[in-house]
Amino acid sequence: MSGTRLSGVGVSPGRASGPVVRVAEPLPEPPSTPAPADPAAEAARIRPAAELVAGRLRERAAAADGEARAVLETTAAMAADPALIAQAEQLVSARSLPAARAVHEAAAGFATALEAAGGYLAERVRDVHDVRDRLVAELLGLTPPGVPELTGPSVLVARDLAPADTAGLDPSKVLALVTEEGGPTSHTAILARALGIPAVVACRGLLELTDVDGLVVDGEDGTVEPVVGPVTVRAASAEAEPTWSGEGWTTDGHRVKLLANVGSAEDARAGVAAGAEGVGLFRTEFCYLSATEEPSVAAQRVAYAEVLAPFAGRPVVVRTLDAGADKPLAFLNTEVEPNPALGVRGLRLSMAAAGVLDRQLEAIAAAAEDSGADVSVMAPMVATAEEAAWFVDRARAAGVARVGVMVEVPAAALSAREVLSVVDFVSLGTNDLAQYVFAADRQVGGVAELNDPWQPALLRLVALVGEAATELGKPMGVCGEAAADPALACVLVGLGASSLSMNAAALPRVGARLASVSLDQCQVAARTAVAASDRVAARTAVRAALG
Ligand SMILES: C=C(OP(=O)(O)O)C(=O)O
Ligand SMILES: [Mg+2]
Repeated sequence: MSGTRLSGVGVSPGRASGPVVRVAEPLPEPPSTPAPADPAAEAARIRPAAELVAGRLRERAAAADGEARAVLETTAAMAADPALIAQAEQLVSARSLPAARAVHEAAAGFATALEAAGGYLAERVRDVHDVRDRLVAELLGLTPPGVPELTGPSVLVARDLAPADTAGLDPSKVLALVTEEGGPTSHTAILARALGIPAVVACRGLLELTDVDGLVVDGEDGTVEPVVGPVTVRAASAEAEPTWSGEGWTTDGHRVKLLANVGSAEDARAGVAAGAEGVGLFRTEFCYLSATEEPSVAAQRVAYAEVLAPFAGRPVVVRTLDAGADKPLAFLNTEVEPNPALGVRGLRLSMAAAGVLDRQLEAIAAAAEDSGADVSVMAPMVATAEEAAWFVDRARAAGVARVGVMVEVPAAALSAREVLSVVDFVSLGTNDLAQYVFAADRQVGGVAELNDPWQPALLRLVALVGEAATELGKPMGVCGEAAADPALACVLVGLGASSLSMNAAALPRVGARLASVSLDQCQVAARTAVAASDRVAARTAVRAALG
């Protein structure tokens, strides 16, 4: 039986159905009151809870293999750690704390000690927090936060997911992903697309669906149908891909390079398999979402070379760390800011910690040599020509020949001529450009419509950059999610884009669409979209212009 259909924003195509598994919300910090009536009895609750949690983790370890098994075994040992239990028990007796609060505080002490020890031990802080949350949840009778272990193919339902959680999803178990929050260009959406998991974000009313057994999810049109009773388990079938030659051309021979966005060696291999001509955006921060310390130059060199190797002899644009906002890196984003998207992030962080940038550039240059890829670098979150020039100097000093910047802050688009005159190329980040021009957080479902890349105001800014790039004879690429929409890709070409970079799965459809239109049609479509009164009118008019 199916219930009322919900609508959200489809961000990763495919239709799938299956039983629902909910991602529990983060636990609130346990309160230190009321004091237990019987502290001895309260303290005695801790050991059995720890044993239960450790036992569950050991069971999971036994069923896993490889690295997952080792991680689970270590976490199980940590949950049963006599020192942690003894310290928590002592806090209950000495300070009359409730058991959950005592565990919270004892774990905090352990985490601080590990952090101070640095190195490998500091990397265990995350595990201490994981164990702490499991113990606290057990003591409070709540579900532990985060993605639960999946025993079979499931549809995951969450308020939102952190990029690190999404990156860790197993596409063979996760049939689809639906979130109440999140925008179409949030990094969770981007990662879901890269993993090929159908996904819908900004799905209002999702968390109120408490009595459903399953969901039918359409990641293309953004609909979610609740199912009560037996649920058919169906994975998204691979759609028949349109034919595409593997190179970007319009019908009248205008060349547009079609490139892949990557964040890992796996993405790079998928890009090559899909026919990418190179990489237009390598998000290096995706390699370090879980790192607690700055990786050494040697480690970065190996990690980057692995991603570059599949593209030996082909162009790859490596973006330096874009840390901050929804992609915080523990070793860089140490300040708490009221508005992280508007704070010291991206290049601003590199300017504040130039040593980190210099070491990264050294590793990138070395990885370029190791892999044989034709590497350029670019900086994220550039606002002024002065910042762009600062970055160019640093990159050239590290031996990188071709240096560009992303245009994803409206100020940079409005200063396109000045910016372009100091760099070799620009790449448009339409995701952030939309977020900043509409003052609409890309992670917030309630403003998802403003982050629609079909918004004419966004396209007008793209047009400004396109005009400057044509005038100065410098390439303008697009690596935001706008490039992955086949009709919008034609508009971007009409606005002057000489390359388009997207998730690997989008390449054949974009390549085939581009091969069905002339440059003239793209330019007419571009003028139509820029002049449209709103995003819906822009889509309709462009569809008509492209035929
Ligand atoms: C490509 C972009 O960068 P990211 O999505 O990583 O912020 C963008 O902002 O459009
Ligand atoms: Mg960006």
